[in-house]
Amino acid sequence: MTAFPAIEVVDIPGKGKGVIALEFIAQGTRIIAEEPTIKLSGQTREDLAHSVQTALSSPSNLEFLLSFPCKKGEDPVSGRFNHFLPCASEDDNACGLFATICRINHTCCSPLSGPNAMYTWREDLQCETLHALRDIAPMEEITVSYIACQMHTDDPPKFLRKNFDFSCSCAGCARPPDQRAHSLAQIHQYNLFMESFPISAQSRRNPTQLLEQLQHNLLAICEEGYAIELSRGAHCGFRLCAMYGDAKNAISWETLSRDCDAVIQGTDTEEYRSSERWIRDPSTYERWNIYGYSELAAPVRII
Ligand SMILES: C[S@@+](CC[C@H](N)C(=O)[O-])C[C@H]1O[C@@H](n2cnc3c(N)ncnc32)[C@H](O)[C@@H]1O
Repeated sequence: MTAFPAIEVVDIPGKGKGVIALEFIAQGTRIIAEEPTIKLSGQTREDLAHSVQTALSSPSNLEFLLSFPCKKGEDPVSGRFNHFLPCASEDDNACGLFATICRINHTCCSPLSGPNAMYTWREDLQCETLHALRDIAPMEEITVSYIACQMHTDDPPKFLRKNFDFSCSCAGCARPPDQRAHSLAQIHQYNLFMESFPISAQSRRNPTQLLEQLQHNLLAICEEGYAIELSRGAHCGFRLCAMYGDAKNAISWETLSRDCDAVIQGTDTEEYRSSERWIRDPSTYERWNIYGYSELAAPVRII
């Protein structure tokens, strides 16, 4: 069994509790894989309410929940539900409160600052995993972003006050409002582009131009601090090149996607295995060469 690096839950001035690294952690390391201490689930409101009642009938669970900060003026139980993380595939409302992972504080993704870790629910392992996005020094605080790129539709200071009841003091939030508005517009544009990508790819209108737009949007989103989007974004480049039978460039795009995915999720995922297969032989992609051969382009240096 792999040993995880040493980390500790400690008091962090101005943030309540938080998590620090006790040793050097290299980029891409799995820092922890954790099962929820409290898991709530239910397809309906009634089922969910019943699940809450059952879980909190255990004094240790109740004590654990009450050890988290409560939103000002809210009910002592539901005012702490914002700390639960989704922990099931899309069709389920399940969420969990994790002993260590839910103690991790937030840093915004921005051009000036960013979190050093990211968590992901692994349905196959029934665990939340946490990976180092970059090297982490001993005694450095481990942080994640509570705002996924697709959820980044509001100015972060406003979002964090509303949903998590704190004023973020990261370098990104300290920027003047016009700079934050510019970032918001860039992120909005990227999200729109990614939403429309499948339709745009099917339209078969000028794939070279579509790939250039993808490249442009990926550069912009990396500048906004969301380099983790390369996993999803570079895979779009692969799909487009593969649909036009361009093996060389398809492999370049998928290699970028795979390498980013390995950092944020590890190499033991189905996504990683599929990437490896496509890199070995892009013609195994189900939509390989459906539009006939056209030479497209490789990603230019993004990070
Ligand atoms: C998931 S919990 C993290 C653990 C929490 N600090 C604790 O004491 O248990 C989220 C809460 O931590 C605090 N928090 C997280 N990130 C913060 C930050 N960057 N600055 C100040 N408070 C933060 C806020 O109270 C937020 O609602």
